[in-house]
Amino acid sequence: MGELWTQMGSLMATIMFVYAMVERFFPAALRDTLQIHTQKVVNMLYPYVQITFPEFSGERLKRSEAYTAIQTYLSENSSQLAKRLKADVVKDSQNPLVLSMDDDEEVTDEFQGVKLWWAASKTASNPHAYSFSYYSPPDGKRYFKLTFHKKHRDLVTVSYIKHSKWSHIVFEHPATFETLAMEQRKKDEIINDLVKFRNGKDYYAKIGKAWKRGYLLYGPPGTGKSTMIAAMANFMNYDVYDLELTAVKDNTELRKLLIETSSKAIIVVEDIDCSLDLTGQRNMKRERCEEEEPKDYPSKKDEDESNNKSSKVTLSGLLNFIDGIWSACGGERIIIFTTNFVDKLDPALIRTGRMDKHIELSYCRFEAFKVLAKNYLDVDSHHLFARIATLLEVACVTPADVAENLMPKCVNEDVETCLLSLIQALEKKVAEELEAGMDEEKDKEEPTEQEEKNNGHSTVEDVKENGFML
Ligand SMILES: Nc1ncnc2c1ncn2[C@@H]1O[C@H](COP(=O)(O)OP(=O)(O)OP(=O)(O)O)[C@@H](O)[C@H]1O
Ligand SMILES: [Mg+2]
Repeated sequence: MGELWTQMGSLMATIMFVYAMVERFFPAALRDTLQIHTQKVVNMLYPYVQITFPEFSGERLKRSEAYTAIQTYLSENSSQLAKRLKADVVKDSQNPLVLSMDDDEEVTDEFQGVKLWWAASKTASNPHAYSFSYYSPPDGKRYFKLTFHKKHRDLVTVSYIKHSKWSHIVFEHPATFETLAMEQRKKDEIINDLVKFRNGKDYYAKIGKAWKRGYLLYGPPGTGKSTMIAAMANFMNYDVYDLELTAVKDNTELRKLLIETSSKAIIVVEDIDCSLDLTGQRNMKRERCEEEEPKDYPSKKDEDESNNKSSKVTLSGLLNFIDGIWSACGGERIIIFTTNFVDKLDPALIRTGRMDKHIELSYCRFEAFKVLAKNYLDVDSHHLFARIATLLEVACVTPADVAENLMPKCVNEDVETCLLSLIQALEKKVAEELEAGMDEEKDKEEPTEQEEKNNGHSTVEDVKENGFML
């Protein structure tokens, strides 16, 4: 009997051991295989596509920008449709209570007749998972899930994800204030202005003004307006929002877009005079802008035409955008307008307080040339500089023109050859200007025609006289 019990005992132990081994290894492996095959079958039969946007992503588990953008986008829809909402208090905001979808809530959205489902969810909590993470809360990972029929995959991934919100690309323009061809005095003035703005939170609060600053950059094409915006953005390290007004449907859409900007934002409207009917003279302006454009750019013109037809952003809408309460919603906002025709803008748009600082970008003078020579040829001085300095006193050439001539055309082109090619171009330009001046003398009876020809571009005299405007 005793022997039987011993055998039973060892049999039981063996069974327990085998069971433990099976339990430990096989079920997991089997479950995985089973899961993979089940998923395959489901994928074949399930006609929907799901995209997940986790709140925290990347190696350092930073808060995902896509998640934030979706949250903002859905907060409008969801606060009307979802039954369970979550209220968040946003510090420094005019409207401190923000409603968003609660976890496990689902809302339906429609885009171009296609139905889509958004769900806010959370993975099961794991109290230990993030105990060392600064970024993520310990109560599970939140995410949004977008579900739609697979036949609409292209529409959703190409158009819907982008619609009514900013498309996001990494800003990688290499321009800095150091490489910007401009007088050092002007550069320092702009840098100081930016620094004062960046550190001015308390000051703006004290004087009761929204923390924002408007810059108007004006000057002929190729003088570095866009380059300066890039330098400003790199210096401030803010997000840059390039606002193409002609593509914005109306003032409401403009407002929506601005609400979606981040709290450290540079909002850029390039060629403001060509964008919209801001003064009630759209046709006149647009004709002029079109004249400026080379004849071989029909596509841009056509595009503007069709966009303009549908765009109903008005001057007052734009002024509201500058002054509006959105800009006071806790954050530093810089608004930059650029134009080639500053005189033609509506005074209401550029009055002090809206566009706080007017910066003229003008033709290339010797100091600016030296920056370009350093950038392009890595030289600080050269015996040909004296000749170039004299020519730049009289020639109306933009930094873009100078840069083009300084760029070596082939690998074995040396500094001297590049500088000589610039001198040649400058001499040609001066000769042309002299010739044009003589023609002007002849046509003195028709001064208005010449004014039209200049069309807001500074002449050599203008630039010398006005220089940098505050
Ligand atoms: N001040 C500058 N400093 C350095 N590079 C410049 C400067 N101005 C122009 N450039 C060079 O010329 C090119 C054109 O300049 P940019 O696009 O900034 O001109 P813009 O004033 O914005 O012209 P547009 O009015 O046509 O938009 C730039 O890519 C840059 O290489
Ligand atoms: Mg530009």
